[in-house]
Amino acid sequence: MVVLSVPAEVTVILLDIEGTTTPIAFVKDILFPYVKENVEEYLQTHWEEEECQQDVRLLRKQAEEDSHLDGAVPIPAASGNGADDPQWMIQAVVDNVYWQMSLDRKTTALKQLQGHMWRAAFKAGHMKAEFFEDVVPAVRKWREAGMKVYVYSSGSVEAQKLLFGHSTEGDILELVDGHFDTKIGHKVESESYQKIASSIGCSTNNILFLTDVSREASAAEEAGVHVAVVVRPATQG
Ligand SMILES: CSCCC(=O)C(=O)COP(=O)(O)O
Ligand SMILES: [Mg+2]
Repeated sequence: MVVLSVPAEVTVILLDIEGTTTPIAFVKDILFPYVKENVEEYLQTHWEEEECQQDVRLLRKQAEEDSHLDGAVPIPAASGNGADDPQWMIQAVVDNVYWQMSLDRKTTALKQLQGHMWRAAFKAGHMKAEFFEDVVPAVRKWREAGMKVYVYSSGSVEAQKLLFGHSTEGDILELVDGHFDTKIGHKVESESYQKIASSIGCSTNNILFLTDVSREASAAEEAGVHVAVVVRPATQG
């Protein structure tokens, strides 16, 4: 067990999820395969719904931005070239999602669709999020010491709330003061941490960010945030 020393000026703990609060294996072996196995059926079932169409629009916009990338999979505009055929469009979206997931991309568009897909599985009780056993005790201690606890993950805010609300530790959502995702900026960009600080209403040096990814730690540090790089046992990955 490692004792984390928290600098005196820190009033906010900012937590990454995958590899920090939650085993990478849960994300890679349960959450992501669920999306790959169910994305086509999900699109077939929900295609006519506004939320699904919003997800498709965001994925299409992302696909346009990605068009210069090697192997990028386009999503045609909703008219012309046979694209009005839903089956043709659904296949393009499925192929795009598979391509993005093969690269473990953290785009807002992909994360939004994934979150919407996980919602049904969590709410039906088919999935429970795993948390490392030290997470809940540590969060409780920080809160008892008067600190605020926020989450910053590439997973959408909606998905984060699903994980904390449906976990092996029960519903632990009330332990979190707020959530940030890539809508505020990417985790490897230092401005994201400045924006988080101003959204919380504190200085960057009042925040301690815990993450397993050194590029994220460097970006946070560049913004003046305190960082702790979390190392989890390889078996819990
Ligand atoms: C609600 S987190 C689901 C996992 C996920 O989609 C992800 O990309 C994890 O990213 P993190 O920034 O938590 O490492
Ligand atoms: Mg992580």
